[in-house]
Amino acid sequence: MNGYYPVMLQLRGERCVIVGGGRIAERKLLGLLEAGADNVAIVSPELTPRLSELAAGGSFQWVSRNFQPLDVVGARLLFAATNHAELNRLIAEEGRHAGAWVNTVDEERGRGFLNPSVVRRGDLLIAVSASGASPALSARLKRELERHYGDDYEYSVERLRMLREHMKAAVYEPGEREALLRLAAEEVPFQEETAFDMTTWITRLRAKRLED
Ligand SMILES: C[C@@]1(CC(=O)O)C2=NC(=C\c3[nH]c(c(CCC(=O)O)c3CC(=O)O)Cc3[nH]c(c(CC(=O)O)c3CCC(=O)O)/C=C3\N/C(=C\2)[C@@H](CCC(=O)O)[C@]3(C)CC(=O)O)/[C@H]1CCC(=O)O
Ligand SMILES: NC(=O)c1ccc[n+]([C@@H]2O[C@H](COP(=O)([O-])OP(=O)(O)OC[C@H]3O[C@@H](n4cnc5c(N)ncnc54)[C@H](O)[C@@H]3O)[C@@H](O)[C@H]2O)c1
Repeated sequence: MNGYYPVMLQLRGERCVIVGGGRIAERKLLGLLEAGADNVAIVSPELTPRLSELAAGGSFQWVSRNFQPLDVVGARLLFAATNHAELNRLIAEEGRHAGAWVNTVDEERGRGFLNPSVVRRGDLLIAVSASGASPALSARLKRELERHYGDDYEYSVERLRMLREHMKAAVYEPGEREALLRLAAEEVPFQEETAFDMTTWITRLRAKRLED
């Protein structure tokens, strides 16, 4: 047992605080924005050029000074991402007391959460983690997965969702819907130019089911 539990969090409206404005803070911020986080603050006297640009564009709130304990108030996710290990430990401690989930960028075994490497293809999200044993391996496996699961998966998953919604609204004999949806998942990936008519697709899946 590696001691970690994976979840998918919805961050819209949730307060996320990053302490530190360097290279690692930038990576964490970009990950949050990609996930739709819209209530992010960065506490740091300095920012990378990219973070400065994003701050100017209103992507997050910049608290332009050194960390103060009050910064953790109301945070659901907190990132201790400065370049001072002792300070990161203190930030993490403050965060835990305030009830936040804490990520400490220089200490994998602290209580809290880790960030996995992520491949996004629309609604498909593939996350890889080595639980802190080797972030380099996670990043390598991500690159391999990116090559294997190309952009056609975004389109494919969109189609699978449409099929599923369509089938949920219609009446099927017990077990049939599940069986057809499993068969449809086997057909992925679809070429983007493939035109789908739900009725034709379902007829084809039914025929396939009978063959199996
Ligand atoms: C996956 C990814 C996600 C992200 O950051 O968003 C991520 N690190 C990434 C890359 C990366 N990080 C490091 C290298 C250099 C090679 C190496 O060390 O292996 C590379 C490789 C590279 O840059 O290619 C150095 C490093 N990382 C940590 C420490 C501190 C320590 O271990 O104590 C040190 C040493 C610092 C030092 O020496 O000073 C700690 C953590 N890094 C984690 C996540 C968590 C564990 C996740 C897991 O094991 O899967 C954890 C525990 C906490 C956290 O940060 O959440 C992101 C991939 C981005 C992508 O997808 O491309
Ligand atoms: N998790 C990972 O994947 C990973 C990878 C490499 C390094 N690291 C670790 O992450 C740490 C940060 O790396 P970096 O490259 O972003 O460093 P960096 O030097 O680029 O940035 C550090 C940031 O912390 C800010 N800071 C310093 N004191 C502060 C304070 N009192 N209050 C608020 N902000 C303060 C600085 O202004 C700067 O913006 C490294 O020291 C290293 O231990 C983690």
